[in-house]
Amino acid sequence: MRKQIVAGNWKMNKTLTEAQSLTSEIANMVADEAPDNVQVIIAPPYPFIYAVQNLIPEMGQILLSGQNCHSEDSGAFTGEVSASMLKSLGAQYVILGHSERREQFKETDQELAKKVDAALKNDLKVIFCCGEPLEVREANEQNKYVTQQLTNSLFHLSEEAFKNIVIAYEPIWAIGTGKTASSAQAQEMHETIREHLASKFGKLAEETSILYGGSCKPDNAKELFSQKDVDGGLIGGASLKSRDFTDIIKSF
Ligand SMILES: O=C[C@H](O)COP(=O)(O)O
Repeated sequence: MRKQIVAGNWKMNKTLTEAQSLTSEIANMVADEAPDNVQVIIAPPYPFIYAVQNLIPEMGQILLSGQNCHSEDSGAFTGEVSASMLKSLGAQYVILGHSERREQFKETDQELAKKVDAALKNDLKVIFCCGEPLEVREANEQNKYVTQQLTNSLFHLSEEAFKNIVIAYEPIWAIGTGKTASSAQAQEMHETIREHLASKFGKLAEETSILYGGSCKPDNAKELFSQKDVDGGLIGGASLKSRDFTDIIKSF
């Protein structure tokens, strides 16, 4: 049985006090309302990870994630944060390859492969993002584009290492735009991703959680999560409101 996951990517939002309030609200709502079988992950900005970890119950239904990490453990990389630092702050996951990192910070598939290795070496699980821009979708090249991203950054892993990977499919044209992929478009791509992963990792692909991201909200989450190969969501904007985020978690 695949793990159902709802992860909130807070991106560069909130002050410390706001982050603490949001975490407390989410912790209370999840304790009272969330189905036990859903793994909840929150990814606050780096400086808040340590400060919010005490607000999360120890049972582990809510885990913490970084939004990125460097590929080296330490060194002269001003402004960067390593996987070992995230681990020492209490994070269990890290998001890698988000389209905002790929586009704005020019992260390449090859660099991401190194970041994946650094994360796994430091016992972090990886939420690995993939997804196509609008022009690729319009040219109907999305399957080739996304599977190539996966091949380039993940296919060097051993089966043992790959068990620690969660995939997030995020059509770039749907991120923060209010446009959502239809549930049929999401299912089609998730199935393509699973088949591609199976070509390298065999049966493990059936165990891999594949999340959808891109304007996922309380009013469309149920329809998206009901698709056979959609195992949850990577939520941006709606994860900044405890009510919306919890309602998404309750959508399975
Ligand atoms: O990491 C989350 C995704 O970029 C989706 O963001 P969004 O829900 O604001 O569209």
